[in-house]
This record gives sequence, C-alpha cells and structure tokens, in this order.
Amino acid sequence: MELGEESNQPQIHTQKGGNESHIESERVRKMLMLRQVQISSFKLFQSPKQPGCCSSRSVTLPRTRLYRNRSGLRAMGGNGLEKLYLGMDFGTSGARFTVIDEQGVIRAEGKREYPPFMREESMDWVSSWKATLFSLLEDIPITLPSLPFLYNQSCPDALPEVKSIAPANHTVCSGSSTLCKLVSWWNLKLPNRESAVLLHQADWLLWLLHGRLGVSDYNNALKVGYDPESESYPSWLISQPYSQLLPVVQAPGTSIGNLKDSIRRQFGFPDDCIVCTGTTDSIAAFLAARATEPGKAVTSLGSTLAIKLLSTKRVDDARYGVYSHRLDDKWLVGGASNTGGAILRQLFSDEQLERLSREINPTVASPLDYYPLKSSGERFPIADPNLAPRLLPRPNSDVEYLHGILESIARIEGKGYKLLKEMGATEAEEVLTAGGGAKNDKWIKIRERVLGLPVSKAVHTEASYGASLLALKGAKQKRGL
Ligand SMILES: Nc1ncnc2c1ncn2[C@@H]1O[C@H](COP(=O)(O)OP(=O)(O)O)[C@@H](O)[C@H]1O
Ligand SMILES: O=C(CO)[C@H](O)[C@H](O)COP(=O)(O)O
Repeated sequence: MELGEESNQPQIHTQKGGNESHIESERVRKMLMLRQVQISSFKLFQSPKQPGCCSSRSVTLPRTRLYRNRSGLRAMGGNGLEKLYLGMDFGTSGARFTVIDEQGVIRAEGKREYPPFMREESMDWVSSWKATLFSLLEDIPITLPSLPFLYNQSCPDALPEVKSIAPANHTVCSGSSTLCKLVSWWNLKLPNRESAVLLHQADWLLWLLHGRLGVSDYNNALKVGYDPESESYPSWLISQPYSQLLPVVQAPGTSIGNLKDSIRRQFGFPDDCIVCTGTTDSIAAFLAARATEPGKAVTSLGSTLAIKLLSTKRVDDARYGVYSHRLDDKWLVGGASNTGGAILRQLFSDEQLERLSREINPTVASPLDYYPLKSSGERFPIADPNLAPRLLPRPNSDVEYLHGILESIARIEGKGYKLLKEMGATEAEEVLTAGGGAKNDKWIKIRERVLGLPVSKAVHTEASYGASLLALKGAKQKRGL
C-alpha cells in the first residue's frame, strides 16, 4: 500500500457495545498555563520502545523523522519530504507492519497480537482482525512538528498584512491574534506549508483524543477571524493562500466523534464515549458560574485576568483588545489582560499571599499605583505589545506592597468594565469571580470598592466545570434531547 493519499489519516475504530452510559470527554483546558496555536503537518518520529505498554505491543522505530501529512507518509530528508510505503502482515497469532523508503530501507516496524474477542463460545476473528488493523495504524506514532505560539505572544511583523485584508479594528488586528501568528508563520515559507493545519491548543489536545484533524470551535476560532454570527470564515480570509490551513468550526459542545479506541481501552472509558468541541478558558469559567442574565459578568483571576460580560450587544475594537464571543443568542464581551496571578506568583508564594492578605484593610485605598505584569506587553484594556511592567517603588512592608498590587490589578479590571460600558455593551450589574484569585476574600472587597459593583466568588470557580457542562450539552444533542 503506497502511503500518499488522504486515506491514511488516522482511523477511528469504534466498537459499539450495549453499554448505554456516556462519559463525554470535554474541552481540555490549558496546558502549561498557555493557550497555543499549533501550526503543523503530521510528524512521525523516532520514539524509544515503551516498556510500560501492554506486552502485546511492540514498536521499534529507527532514528528517522517520519511525517504523515495530508499528502501522505513522508520522511524528512535533504530534499524535503520523501515518500514512504507501508506493508502489513496478518499472521496466525498477530499482525505486523513495516514502513520502508524508496530504497527498501526499513523506517518503522511494529507488531500486535490479536485481542481475544469472543462471540458466545468461539473466537470472533473478524472483530479481532479489524481491531488489530486500527491498532497497527495507531502504532505508527504521530506527533506534530509543531511551532506553538503562546496566547500572549505577539507577531507585530504580520500586523501590516493583516490590517490590509481585514476590516478596520477587527479582532484579528492585534499582534497577538491567531491570524497574525498564522500569517507570520506562513511568511517563513517553510517547505510543505500548504499541507499544515492550524490548531488551537484545545483543538490539538482534543485531536489526540478523537483523531480527526482540523476541528475547532467558534470561541477558539474567533481570533483567527471566524465570524460566529454568520457561522463562516469571511470572504477576505477565505481568499488568502493560507485559508486551506483553517480548521472546520463547530459550536462549542458539539460531538466530534468517539474517543479513540486505544485510549478508551487504556483508561477504561465506555464504548460510546464521545469527544466534544471545547471553548476558551475564560468562557468555560463563565459557563461554570452559570450566569445567564445580561449584565452578569465573570472575572477569571488565574495567571491572567480575563473579563467576560453577558451582553445583548456585540462590541469589538482591537485598539483596546475588546472582542465579543458568541454565547448561544447573546454575546460575551470582554478581553484578556496579561496582569493577574502570574506576577503575584513571581513575587509571593501562595502561602504568603494568604498570610499577607489577612493583614490588608480592604476598606482603605492603597496609594501605590502599579501596572503588574510579568514581562512587557499588554492586550486589554490597553493593547500595547511593548507596555512595560510597573512594580516600583516597593515599600518596606510586604503587606502594603501586596495591597498596592491587588489594588492596581483591580483598577485594571475596573478600567476594563468601564471601557465595555463606554463601547455600548450591556452595563455590568454583578461580577462573579473564578480562578485561583477567587479565594482571596480581601481582594474581592478591594475589587468591590474599586469597581463599584457587587463582587463575589462563583459557586464553581473551575473552568473545567464549565467544560463538563459543554460535554453534557454535546451528549444531549447527540441523543437528540
Ligand atoms: N490567595 C490568593 N490570592 C490571590 N491570588 C492567588 C491566591 N492563591 C493563588 N493565587 C493565584 O492564582 C493563580 C493560579 O490560579 P489558576 O486559576 O490555577 O491559574 P491558571 O490561569 O494558571 O489556570 C496563581 O497565579 C496565584 O498567584
Ligand atoms: O488569557 C488567556 C489565557 O489564560 C486567554 O488568552 C484568554 O482567556 C483568552 O480567552 P478569550 O478569547 O475567551 O478571552
């Protein structure tokens, strides 16, 4: 079998059983605290034998970089990507695969024993061969030669080009937008760039679970230019040479497919376990808070500070890092600042944060005026990739210092909500809080004073709870409920 066509995309083998229970895998949240954009083709790479794997599995790969992309199975060589060939042998006790190059040199091989599927009293060979075929395909390990871009990374080099194609002040017109990252990468003119796929971090993680490459959700896809209102990519984007790299977009919480067989078996998930599209972390936190009325807002105080206000009106302006995500028939307006818990963690341990916070008097305004950032660059409410952190002067008292920082972060949050109001969004009435900073009662009191709004901790402060709600939605939809 020559490996050169679409057909060698990873296959999903699903065994339907009588088990009606559903465990829907949900949006996988953040990895290494970073939201990334993965732009890549498939990569098969040399990996050591995995001693921890079941004994029936044996895969050995020589030190060659193999790539499986949209146009086939290839190996990276001096002349770019070279074509490879796969053969399989289904013997008596098990099956083997061998991958060779044009010269017949073995580039990868592996073996699987047949799983003992039984039907009544006898061996179900048909199911066993089928399962083995797909297991072998999975054994040709794939990883992505990824060029990950972090959520707060800026690609100002691409900004002039993006501004020249997009409407004025569109969400993509910011150096940290996904589209700027894509254009910046595209302009590197790497070999085979046409066969790459753009994936957001959540898309990539979910792909590892379901195996369908190039699926996203309309929240993650907003900053690459997807229009959630018309549920399509705009024509100014579709006409670009890199548009073929864009993922297919679904509503958050839509079933993508079944959990991969091998993963299902390894972790004991049921046969009918499905994987659903996800969303962004701060939207998941909003969902977790179960706020449903316009005017309700959720501030996520994690490593960063993200605000989400439910509004009947959509507002967007890249000059201030303001954008609107679709939430069913309403809008989640807001933005994400680079200030937040990351700088607190750099300066204080969590234990110190708790201890020092206890001594703060939240009814008194701190005169200290900082712009707490871990490094230069801000997205919202000021969009400036060069904005410098301001954390001086540092008073002798750590309590005063922390008070000044918490107060300064609250001022940035307040400025954000004020900006949304000025731009015509539904006025904020109440702010719920999610993330690691939500546990700080003194900070909540400081924020209440600074924002002039009721502020409280959400009942569910973990974004993963919101992602579970999306899994529930997707499962219900799949069952036609
Ligand atoms: N008592 C506290 N007061 C304020 N911030 C806190 C407190 N305890 C932890 N944090 C902050 O919470 C952050 C972690 O929150 P989390 O929601 O887990 O973040 P992430 O965005 O990384 O998922 C840390 O950066 C830490 O500084
Ligand atoms: O700051 C962030 C990482 O923690 C995210 O970039 C932020 O939450 C973006 O998500 P959204 O598009 O929903 O604002």
